[in-house]
Order: sequence, then structure tokens, then C-alpha cells
Amino acid sequence: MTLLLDDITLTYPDGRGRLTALDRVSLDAPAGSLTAVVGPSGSGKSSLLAVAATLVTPDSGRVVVDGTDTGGLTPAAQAALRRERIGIVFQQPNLLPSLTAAEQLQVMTHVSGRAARTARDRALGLLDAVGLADEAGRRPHQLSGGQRQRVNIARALMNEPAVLLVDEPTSALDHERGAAVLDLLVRLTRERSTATVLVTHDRTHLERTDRTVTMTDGRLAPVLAPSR
Ligand SMILES: Nc1ncnc2c1ncn2[C@@H]1O[C@H](COP(=O)(O)OP(=O)(O)OP(=O)(O)O)[C@@H](O)[C@H]1O
Repeated sequence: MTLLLDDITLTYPDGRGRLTALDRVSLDAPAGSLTAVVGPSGSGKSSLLAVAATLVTPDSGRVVVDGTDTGGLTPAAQAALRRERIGIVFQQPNLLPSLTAAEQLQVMTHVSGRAARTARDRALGLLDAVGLADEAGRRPHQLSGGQRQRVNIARALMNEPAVLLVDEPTSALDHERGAAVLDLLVRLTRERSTATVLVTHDRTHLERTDRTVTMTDGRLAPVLAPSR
């Protein structure tokens, strides 16, 4: 399994007690498959993504990324693993206003010389893969919301991650553009063999995913019937 969450419990301080955000959650995501995690607001979806991204350390349980148990790593090693093996697509693209679409991707690699040219080629290839070959030289204000989200997705793939974590990718898009972004994520997941986990409270477009799991009050319900 490229991403394995094994018996994860996560609590937050809550007054004098603790609030259980994730309650013995287990999830495995194989390479080349897209898993959707749905559930109501406050059910723990963002917490699940943050733990999978190694941004938050759970109280107990194991997070295994591309064969590495992240629990035993130093913070520096964890940051390196996150940079090299995990791509994260946040809900808001957070693109840098002064950079072109291609440069947004290139800044993911801190290199010079020949490696910089390779990074530029890779950035242009990824923009092509997300349907933005002609927009590579545009800055964020010259792109539509859907195009910015595509740049966001391409940027997350720049370092060839094994795991792709996606937060609410369609919430700011209309139905048609939301469907197109989901189709794009499914295609990239296959082509680049990422273990993709997408959290959303939006149940539309789920027929496009490989499987759907539901989060309720910090617990993950068994997998629903495969959607294809
Ligand atoms: N940093 C924090 N400190 C304390 N409690 C938190 C913190 N982050 C989240 N929570 C609580 O943990 C629970 C799960 O929150 P989480 O953000 O993971 O849910 P969610 O399903 O992603 O919600 P939404 O769909 O609204 O983003 C909620 O009860 C929330 O209030």
C-alpha cells in the first residue's frame, strides 16, 4: 500500500478534556487509485488529511507513506518525505500573484543550471497534462478559477509524489468544471500511479472515483459499494 493509515486516533485539547477528531481510523490507498472520503462538516476529514500529510502527529496509530513508517522519523526527515513523496492540493490554490503558471511549478524545485531546465520542461509537461499548455505564461489573475485549480494540481505533482492528498477540489467550481477536475484527478492518478485521497463534503461526482468511504464523528465507515 502506498499510503497506509493504521488505527489512527487524534485528539485536540477541548476545555478541560479532549475532543476525539479521529477515532481508530484505518485506511489503505493503493498506487493508481482514487479514494474519496466524504462526511459532514466537523466529522474529521481535514484532520485525516493533515495526519496523512504528516502535518499533524496522531496520538496513536501508524502512518506509512510509500513504505516508510513516518512515526520514527525526525522532523527534518519527515519534512523531506513530505516534500519528496507527498503532493498536497489545498482547497485554495494559494498561487503566488507575481509568478506565471510555469513558474508556480518550477519554484517547487530549488535547482539551477541544467536541472532548472529539466524542471522547466517538467513544469510545461505537467501544464500540458492538465490542459494548460497555452496558459503557461499567464499569471494567476489572468486565469479562471478552474484553471487556477488545475495549476494547483499540476504543482502538487511536480516532485512526482507517491501520495496525492486533495482537499475539497471542486467546492469553488460549478457542476461541469467540478466534474472536469474530478476526471482530471482520476486520469492523473492512473497515469502517475499516485495513491490519491480526496476529501469532500460534496457527494456529486463520486461515481468517478474508485471507492468512497464515509467519515462520521471521527470514525470511518466501511467502504461503500465500488462506484465502478
Ligand atoms: N486545531 C484544532 N483544535 C481543536 N479542535 C479542532 C482543531 N481542528 C479541528 N478540530 C475539531 O475536530 C473535529 C474535526 O474537524 P475537521 O476539521 O477534521 O472536520 P472536517 O470534516 O474536515 O470539517 P469541514 O468539512 O467543516 O472542513 C471538529 O469537531 C473540529 O471542531
